[in-house]
Amino acid sequence: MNTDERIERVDVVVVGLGPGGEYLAGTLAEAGLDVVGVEAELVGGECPYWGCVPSKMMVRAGNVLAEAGRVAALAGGATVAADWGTVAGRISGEATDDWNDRVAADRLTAKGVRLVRGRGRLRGPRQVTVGARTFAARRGVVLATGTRPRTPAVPGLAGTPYWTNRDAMAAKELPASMLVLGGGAIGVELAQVFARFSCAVTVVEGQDRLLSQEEPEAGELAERALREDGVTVLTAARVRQVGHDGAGFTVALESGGEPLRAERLLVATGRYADLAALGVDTVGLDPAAGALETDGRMRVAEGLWAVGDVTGRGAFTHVSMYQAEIAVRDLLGQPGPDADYRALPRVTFTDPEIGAVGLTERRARERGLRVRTSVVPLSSSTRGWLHGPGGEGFIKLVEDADRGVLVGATSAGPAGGEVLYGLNVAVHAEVPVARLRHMIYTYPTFHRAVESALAALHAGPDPR
Ligand SMILES: Cc1cc2nc3c(=O)[nH]c(=O)nc-3n(C[C@H](O)[C@H](O)[C@H](O)COP(=O)(O)OP(=O)(O)OC[C@H]3O[C@@H](n4cnc5c(N)ncnc54)[C@H](O)[C@@H]3O)c2cc1C
Ligand SMILES: NC(=O)c1ccc[n+]([C@@H]2O[C@H](COP(=O)([O-])OP(=O)(O)OC[C@H]3O[C@@H](n4cnc5c(N)ncnc54)[C@H](O)[C@@H]3O)[C@@H](O)[C@H]2O)c1
Repeated sequence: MNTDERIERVDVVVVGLGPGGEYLAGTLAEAGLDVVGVEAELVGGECPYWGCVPSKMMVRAGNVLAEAGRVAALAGGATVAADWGTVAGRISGEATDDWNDRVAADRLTAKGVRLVRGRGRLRGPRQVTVGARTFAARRGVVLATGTRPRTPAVPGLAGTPYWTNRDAMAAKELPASMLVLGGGAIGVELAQVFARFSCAVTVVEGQDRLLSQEEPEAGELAERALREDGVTVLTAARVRQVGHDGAGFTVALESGGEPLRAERLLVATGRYADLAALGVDTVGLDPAAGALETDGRMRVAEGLWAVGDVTGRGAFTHVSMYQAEIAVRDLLGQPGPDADYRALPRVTFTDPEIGAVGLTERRARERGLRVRTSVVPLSSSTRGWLHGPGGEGFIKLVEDADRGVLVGATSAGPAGGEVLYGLNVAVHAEVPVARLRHMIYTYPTFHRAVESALAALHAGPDPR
């Protein structure tokens, strides 16, 4: 048989069916294209099975416990018996269908997508192999393959039964003690939840603060909140050696002292895209690059698009979906704006929540902007004060003083992620600060603190 005869011709091949790929494949199929969707694991990807959804179910459970703990100060008394089994049951039953993607797969194929189970790999321009099958895509190939946990090169770590986010999300029981390597989004969210369920947690972060990509005030607040929940936080801490003796882990730090000990070790030190496994070299791209660089329409090369974590523009479900929408338009030849990341929002779902959009003060200065900033605590607002325990937070604004618009903001507090919305609009639409200052802000909301922060912007020192 001629090799060419085995090639299956389609309009589009989507490799990876996480939030971005699933949306994109389904939308293109509904538009009438012949679409093959390739998935190596579960249709839906990391977010619904091992990421956002189960972790936010955990966060919700931890927050309820914390609120119950605040009853004494506000409303009398409450007796609570925390039970991880309830959380684990909700995750396996309601969220993940016991890590079964039948419903998601059926939903996708009902839209007309041909689902091919297996690991896809590029085989030159517009071609993808999956096992023994080869697909040739007339319009092109979309890579939406996400990322995997990055394991740091710490002596002794490889070969130990350390946890990644996947083990944590599937945990039917919590260990009595846990070391968390990495104080980024995963590390702080899970450390707080586990501590609230009586696990003795220590976070080991290499940088000098938690959430090091965000404003320093955000890291300081996260650290205070974690400590209040009983978490031990070690920053600027370098791990020299990891050991496991069958029963538990030891972690020796470069700074010396007794090794840290715990039943479990969670590695949450960032993620990477495995471009070599995708065969990007067959289309002339560098497999060692950390991410696939795209243009504003999500094109990587002729006949090749990429969306989601693999593009390195922010590992968030909303970025993946946003990019997927743009790629859909481009593949269908429809007009619309290019990708614009100026107002990229993100929320770390600790209690208090830490929302941020656009540039931090440091990044704005690195870009050479003349910057004006202000920070106001939520406690200075009526709502922050009357909320009482659990009401800590702040608003920080970063203004491009020459243009008189916000280029970044942080909103931390009990509803920090929701308050962020208004700031997101302001940064995205470049609403002049002068107009924002003369808006009416509802009393007594948390977001009224934005009004105070705007007033403080111009009361402070001259921009520099
Ligand atoms: C613990 C945790 C909590 C998170 N919380 C949040 C949150 O609250 N909010 C938020 O916005 N984001 C959150 N994220 C990030 C979010 O999960 C990701 O940004 C999102 O899932 C990325 O979507 P994606 O479309 O890039 O693909 P992914 O969800 O990464 O899925 C990619 C898919 O491609 C498949 N695949 C990979 N290679 C191949 C191949 N060669 N062939 C076939 N299939 C392949 C994989 O099996 C996977 O199903 C969290 C992540 C984690 C780990
Ligand atoms: N709420 C959310 O939106 C949410 C929640 C969880 C995860 N996520 C996404 O998932 C991605 C991955 O999360 P993550 O927490 O693994 O990564 P991250 O990049 O957010 O944080 C990793 C942290 O580990 C630290 N680190 C790296 N190597 C280390 C070492 N050897 N020792 C000690 N510390 C070390 C880094 O300094 C960093 O603070 C995030 O970037 C985020 O985009 C989002």
